[in-house]
Amino acid sequence: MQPFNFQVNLKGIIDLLSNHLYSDPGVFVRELLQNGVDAITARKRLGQAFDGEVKVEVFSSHSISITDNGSGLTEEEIEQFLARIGSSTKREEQDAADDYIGQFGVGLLACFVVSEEIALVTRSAKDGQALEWRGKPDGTYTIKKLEREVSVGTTVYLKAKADYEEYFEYYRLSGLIEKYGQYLPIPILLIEDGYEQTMTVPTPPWRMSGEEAMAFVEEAVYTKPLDIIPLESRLGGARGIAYVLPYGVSLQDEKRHRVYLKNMLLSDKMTNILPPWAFFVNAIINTDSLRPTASREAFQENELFYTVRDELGECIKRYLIELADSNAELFERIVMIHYASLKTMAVEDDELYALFIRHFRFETSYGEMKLADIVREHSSILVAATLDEFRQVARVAKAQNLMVVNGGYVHDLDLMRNLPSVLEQVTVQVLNSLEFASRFEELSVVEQREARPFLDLSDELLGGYDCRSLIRWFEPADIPVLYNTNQDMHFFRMAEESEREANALFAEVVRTIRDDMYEKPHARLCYNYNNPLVRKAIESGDAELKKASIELFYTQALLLGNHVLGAKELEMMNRSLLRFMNMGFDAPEVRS
Ligand SMILES: Nc1ncnc2c1ncn2[C@@H]1O[C@H](COP(=O)(O)OP(=O)(O)OP(=O)(O)O)[C@@H](O)[C@H]1O
Repeated sequence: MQPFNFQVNLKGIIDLLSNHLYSDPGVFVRELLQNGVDAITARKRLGQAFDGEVKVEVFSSHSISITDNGSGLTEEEIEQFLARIGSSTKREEQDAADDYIGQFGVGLLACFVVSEEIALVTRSAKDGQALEWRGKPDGTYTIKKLEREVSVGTTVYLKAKADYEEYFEYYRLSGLIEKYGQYLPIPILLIEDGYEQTMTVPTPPWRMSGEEAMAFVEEAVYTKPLDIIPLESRLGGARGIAYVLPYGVSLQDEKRHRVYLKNMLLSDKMTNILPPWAFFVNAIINTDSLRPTASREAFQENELFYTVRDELGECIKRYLIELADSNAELFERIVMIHYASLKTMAVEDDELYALFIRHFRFETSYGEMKLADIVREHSSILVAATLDEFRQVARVAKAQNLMVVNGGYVHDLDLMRNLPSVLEQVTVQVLNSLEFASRFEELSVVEQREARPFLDLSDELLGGYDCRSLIRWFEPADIPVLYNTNQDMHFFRMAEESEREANALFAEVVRTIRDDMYEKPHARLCYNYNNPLVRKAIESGDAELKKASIELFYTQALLLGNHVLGAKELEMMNRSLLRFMNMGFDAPEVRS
């Protein structure tokens, strides 16, 4: 069967490509510079000796011209490549594809965003005929032979549409040329009223020495980076610098790496050219062989892209490993400022874990400490899995000479649990907060017998709150009770409260979530036999007073642990407080 060709509505396609492919109207400058540079490459490939150059000239009445002394186009080439959307010389010459920046055959259409017509005058390096081509966004074009003298190369003329005149003004054009083309290997000149300015700079950042790059970054971002990391990939031909930021950055902050393809800016806000853990650096990278998307604002995320990304990540890793040896002071500063990023790296990579772990700081029952100092004094370490559990035990733990590390912050639990893999003499145990109080000193048989009725009363009063009572001797003496729970009590209590106050439907929703996600929490209330008030409560013969003190010990412990008090617990606290106030006012010395 004879296959048919799709019918194309040319106007629709041109509109689609020119107005919707690119995010910024200014990209026409990039596309024209790129065509000029590619044409110069093409002429050099013909074996002709000349100094390549691209000139952008600004005229009054918002018109510009872009002239290159590249290959130019023959009439046949105009018909084949210029007048045919999607055709590109740069794809035809297969072996040369790597030399050119363009490849899709749509770049010129970006000019239709800002101009109603593209006029192009050209003389091919292959034959002598000067030609003029004029194209319109409705898909029509004309070709005319010119009799006048024209040098080899091409000039494109554009006149601004009413809404885009500012793009054709000197200051705006110079900003766009600098943004996209300042590192191109061919001189780009900007001319107005005979005044000529060279827009290209001789050395791009990825060819600078460490000191040059440092000064360059400092001038560009107004802050001195901590250091410059050279980046290079074997595959994909990537080369660049990563500068270490001198301030901490949040994991959520979007990265903005500046990426060039064959020296032409591709994007100044690329997020993923480095691995996600590398958020303590910003990078400027040039690559030769990654493939751009058609809009030329990102790379195609193919296998090569991820290989390059891994290789660049490896450069950062190697740098840190060497730095630890060569400049311990700077290494230490980087770790201090960027611990969040480096902790993520260490969790994922054994080699880096071994390198960093001693330098990381953790919150401990002795205050914030560097791991090297923690293990110097403690070979047995307890890690609290949540911040809540850490807070429950921190103060008491210190008084018992117990080293408890807060594993509640991102990665800290994993980092601590891994510790014996690099420090064999250290044992690390995850804290079981319910069992924590049983580490304290037991009472003698006599003391236990004496405290028994008090504990029984406590169990009786608090049994309805899933709380069991015990008694031990521990430091510090000024803490009467220690309240420990094995669950996220905040959530559970809040859920119970909401359920009580909500309408039937919502209460059911809360109950389902709560029962599905959380096992009912248990708690332990450990009285401190070392505390004088607890002793008085045990020894008191007044049953009412005993009861009120248990209720107050319990509710106070909840408050101190930042737990939400239920309605019944609030009532309990009020009742016992009022009772003590009354007793105070009724005391003989107050009455008199
Ligand atoms: N200044 C120029 N000198 C010589 N040939 C040119 C010039 N500008 C455009 N051309 C020709 O026109 C073709 C189409 O150009 P266009 O900018 O649309 O696409 P491209 O550069 O090939 O690819 P891309 O869409 O990736 O930019 C080119 O392949 C080239 O053959």
